[in-house]
Amino acid sequence: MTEAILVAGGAGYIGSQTCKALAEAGYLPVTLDNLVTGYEKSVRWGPLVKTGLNDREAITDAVTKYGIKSAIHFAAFSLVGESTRDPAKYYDNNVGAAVAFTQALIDAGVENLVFSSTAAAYGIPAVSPIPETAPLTPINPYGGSKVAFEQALHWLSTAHPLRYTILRYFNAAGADPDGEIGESHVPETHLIPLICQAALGTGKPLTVFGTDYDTKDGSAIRDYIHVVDLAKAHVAAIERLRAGGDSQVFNAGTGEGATVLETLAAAERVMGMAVPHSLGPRRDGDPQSLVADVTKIKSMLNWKAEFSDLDTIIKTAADWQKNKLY
Ligand SMILES: NC(=O)c1ccc[n+]([C@@H]2O[C@H](COP(=O)([O-])OP(=O)(O)OC[C@H]3O[C@@H](n4cnc5c(N)ncnc54)[C@H](O)[C@@H]3O)[C@@H](O)[C@H]2O)c1
Ligand SMILES: O=c1ccn([C@@H]2O[C@H](COP(=O)(O)OP(=O)(O)O[C@H]3O[C@H](CO)[C@@H](O)[C@H](O)[C@H]3O)[C@@H](O)[C@H]2O)c(=O)[nH]1
Repeated sequence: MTEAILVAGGAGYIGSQTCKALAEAGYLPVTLDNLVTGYEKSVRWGPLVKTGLNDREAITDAVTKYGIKSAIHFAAFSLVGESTRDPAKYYDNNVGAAVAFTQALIDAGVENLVFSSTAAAYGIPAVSPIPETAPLTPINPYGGSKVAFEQALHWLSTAHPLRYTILRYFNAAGADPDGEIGESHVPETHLIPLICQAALGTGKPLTVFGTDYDTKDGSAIRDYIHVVDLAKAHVAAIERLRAGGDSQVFNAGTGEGATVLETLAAAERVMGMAVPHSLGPRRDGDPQSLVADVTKIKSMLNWKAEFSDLDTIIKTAADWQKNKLY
């Protein structure tokens, strides 16, 4: 019988791509999502349980009905700016509801959990590339809420028979190469969709946030990972836990950084279009550089990025922006 995996936040950008990857790997993804930022249309590879992380009864029912032993937790708020204005909203959902969800899973007999953390956990890192052992010093409530739940997971797993994998994502980007699903955040704050929208005229001209960083062209460096590669990292993490693997933390990135101006130039080349833009001041709280040390994930999850070159990321993101289904 097909094994079911519970995917909280499976109607979102990264969650839906992971549901597709799970289905391709022979699992049944069961999405639990209240659609607060997700899309019903993106739930295509298994059933949707339309409810929130706090709905203990629905979680217990789903675990029993589908015989679930493993879950992935994507469901969270993730706007850094909003988190600084309304920290309680972030701690309520990303910590409070997440702990309630995890306790409901534990009580229902779920043994394996994969959690979406973030490079924002490292704050302004002192070293680059950043190893998983770097200090966790978040500089905004969003990052703070992710670190708080990482710690909660540790204590929950010492008290109960739960093993977990934390994936600290760097910058997820790109879209499904088949065009079935993609990134539709409202508001959109991420660089690559904004670049595509600026080029296509469906969004405003881009402002490059900061040209006085200590980098080769003065703009900030990020490690962009294609969402398909990220989805496959989740499947690998689930399989390692199912095989009895212990609780671990992995960076999910490529180990390569690109500046904002390099990303913009790549988009102009790949799309064959100009990207209308202006140069502006730094955005508050932006680190100069976030690049993952990926030694650990490559060796322990036997995973490597395959679609994460900038050209493939931009091409799939641009195709989605031209033919969005939601
Ligand atoms: N996009 C990135 O670059 C990035 C980077 C690092 C970490 N992350 C993390 O990855 C995860 C997924 O990010 P995304 O970009 O796919 O976001 P998203 O907003 O597209 O997806 C989140 C999903 O969770 C659901 N959700 C939120 N709160 C819920 C609740 N209480 N109950 C049920 N469902 C709820 C939303 O409806 C949505 O479908 C998040 O935890 C985010 O913090 C994202
Ligand atoms: O209009 C824009 C938007 C972004 N940027 C720059 O582009 C880079 C990437 O920005 P963005 O796409 O907003 O991603 P990050 O701020 O790096 O944050 C993302 O990546 C983090 C992990 O690295 C996650 O924790 C966050 O959830 C996710 O939003 C940064 O240097 C920004 O300053 C611009 O210059 N102009």
